Amino acid sequence: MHVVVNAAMSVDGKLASRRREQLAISGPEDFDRVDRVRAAADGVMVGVGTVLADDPHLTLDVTDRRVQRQRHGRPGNPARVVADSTARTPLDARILDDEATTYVLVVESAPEERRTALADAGAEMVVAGDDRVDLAAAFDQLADEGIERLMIEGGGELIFSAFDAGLVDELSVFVGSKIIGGHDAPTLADGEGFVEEYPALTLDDTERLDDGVVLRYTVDG
Ligand SMILES: NC(=O)C1=CN([C@@H]2O[C@H](COP(=O)(O)OP(=O)(O)OC[C@H]3O[C@@H](n4cnc5c(N)ncnc54)[C@H](O)[C@@H]3O)[C@@H](O)[C@H]2O)C=CC1
Ligand SMILES: Nc1nc(O)c(N)c(N[C@@H]2O[C@H](COP(=O)(O)O)[C@@H](O)[C@H]2O)n1
Repeated sequence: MHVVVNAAMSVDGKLASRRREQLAISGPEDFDRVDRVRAAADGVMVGVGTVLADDPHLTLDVTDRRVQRQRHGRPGNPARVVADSTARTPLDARILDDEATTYVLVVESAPEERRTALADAGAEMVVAGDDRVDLAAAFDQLADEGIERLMIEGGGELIFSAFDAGLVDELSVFVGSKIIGGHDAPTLADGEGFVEEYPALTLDDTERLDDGVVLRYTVDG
């Protein structure tokens, strides 16, 4: 599976404020670009922290011709994927509507009644891991379902884990002209953080959009 991380951060590396509310760091040009990155993917993934904070929909503007071109004739939306160890996704979350298939990744010990409720709400349940979702094992199962290209949008806990597991092939980050600040504001890569060994990136391209810049990297082998 080919994994692309795309997110927007402030100049000081924050994905949102300490209140973790939906915050437009991207402008209209970058949101259009994000739609095209989604359209090129078979699946669009977030962590449950993002579902709880933002209630995202993770679908496409299918009226946009450039989005249609990226779909290469594949109808509809890419699948939606949420890393949700203990099945906390609310049953009225927008990602559970019928506009795309939604995979909820949980661990073995996730409460049975929550798993059943999410399955009844239309989610495809994927079980991988004991404590937190084992991303490598879950991605193998998603690949069996035809997801060959996965876009991860965030948040910082999930992005860190994906890098930590060595699963990321590409990173695009929009740097908006804002300072958000705060020890408790989520950053591009949270989790435990790396020590001694750090993922190496090669900067492939930069593009000025809105009031910011998109940085595109390949993750070195
Ligand atoms: N500016 C941007 O581009 C974006 C910003 N955000 C922001 O990020 C914030 C949410 O980020 P976080 O709190 O870091 O939550 P997150 O969205 O990264 O979800 C983390 C949660 O996912 C679950 N999880 C299951 N398996 C996991 C694994 N292997 N690794 C990591 N997590 C796993 C855990 O319950 C964990 O607490 C929100 O404020 C949201 O607005 C989110 C996406 C994009
Ligand atoms: N790329 C990007 N730029 C921003 O400025 C953002 N605030 C976000 N947030 C993420 O976008 C997703 C919302 O999806 P829908 O529009 O509801 O489909 C979700 O992942 C947010 O956290 N992204």
